[in-house]
Amino acid sequence: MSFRLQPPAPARPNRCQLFGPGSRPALFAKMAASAADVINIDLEDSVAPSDKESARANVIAAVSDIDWGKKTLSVRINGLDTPWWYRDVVDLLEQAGDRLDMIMIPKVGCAEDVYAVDALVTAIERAKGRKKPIAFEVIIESAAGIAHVEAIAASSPRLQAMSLGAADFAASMGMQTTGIGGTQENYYMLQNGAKHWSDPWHWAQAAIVAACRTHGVLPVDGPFGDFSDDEGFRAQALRSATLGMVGKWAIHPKQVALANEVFTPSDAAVTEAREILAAMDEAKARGEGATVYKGRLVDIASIKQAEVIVRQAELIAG
Ligand SMILES: CCC(=O)SCCNC(=O)CCNC(=O)[C@H](O)C(C)(C)COP(=O)(O)OP(=O)(O)OC[C@H]1O[C@@H](n2cnc3c(N)ncnc32)[C@H](O)[C@@H]1OP(=O)(O)O
Ligand SMILES: O=CC(=O)O
Ligand SMILES: [Mg+2]
Repeated sequence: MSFRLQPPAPARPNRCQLFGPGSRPALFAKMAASAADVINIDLEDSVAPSDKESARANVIAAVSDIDWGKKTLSVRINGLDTPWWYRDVVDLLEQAGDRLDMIMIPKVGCAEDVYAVDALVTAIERAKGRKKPIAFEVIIESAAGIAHVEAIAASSPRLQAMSLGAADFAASMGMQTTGIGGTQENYYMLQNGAKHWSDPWHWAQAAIVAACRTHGVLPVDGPFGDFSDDEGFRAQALRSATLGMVGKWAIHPKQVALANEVFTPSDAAVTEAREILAAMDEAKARGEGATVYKGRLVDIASIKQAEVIVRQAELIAG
């Protein structure tokens, strides 16, 4: 056990991040009216190269013009391998109002990528006297990103969240699929002639969760492309929640309720967690570190497990 305490992740709800292209301003008010905790307006891959400048202008206006309520408002800038990213940062920081909470940096491959954006953001904030520091979120969506995931998680005090981007990740890894997240037809084990499907995203998700939890960053599952497949989305999200992720992207409004449902602890789970805490209080009063709850062992580690669920429920309840 390290003597260093695990830092807490930012205490804000992040069950669903709803995306919409910066080139479709007609969607912005609908996004603001949604039940997503986080709004991500995109300047990157959902915006055609010919629309990059106009999308940027749309987004800058929308930051102040739209009532975003209590949502966390984030803009995904273009990647550091493009000619657009620096102008995204400069114009957003110089021209968008203080309502902007976060910048999402895509295709981060090493900690220095975050350092570069941090240096630029810090200089502009000082020059312009911006009062509210901009937070960062990053996407792990390349072989380099997953190879350097722990250093990236530690890269900046601005960093609040880290997502797995299944589409670009699959491309970068050379995976033989055009599916975005979820079950992959050819990824199965064979036993006595029966196929048992495995989860090809599992190891990357687990690496992201470990890096995030080490450095106090929120781990988030990225897109699920087939928005006609509610059960596929739910299954993917349930696996992510079980692994420790706090939320998932929605690339269509119909995915928002699904993500909120999965990443909100159920009443039954909260009740059980509170009962475990009560059972452990009674055990401690008897001078015991372990006891039996519903026929199973609970001990001091169970307190921490139960607290995860109760804390998450309290955070969401506000
Ligand atoms: C995969 C890798 C990534 O990087 S994912 C992140 C980047 N991608 C994105 O941001 C894409 C986000 N989604 C979209 O652009 C659209 O939802 C796509 C998938 C193109 C579908 O659009 P469309 O054909 O208009 O959908 P629809 O007719 O089923 O819409 C039904 C009603 O919902 C609205 N809607 C649509 N998308 C959004 C959205 N993102 N946010 C909020 N509202 C949305 C539509 O306008 C439509 O509304 P209404 O019922 O007509 O009032
Ligand atoms: O940006 C997201 C992805 O899946 O790629
Ligand atoms: Mg991507």
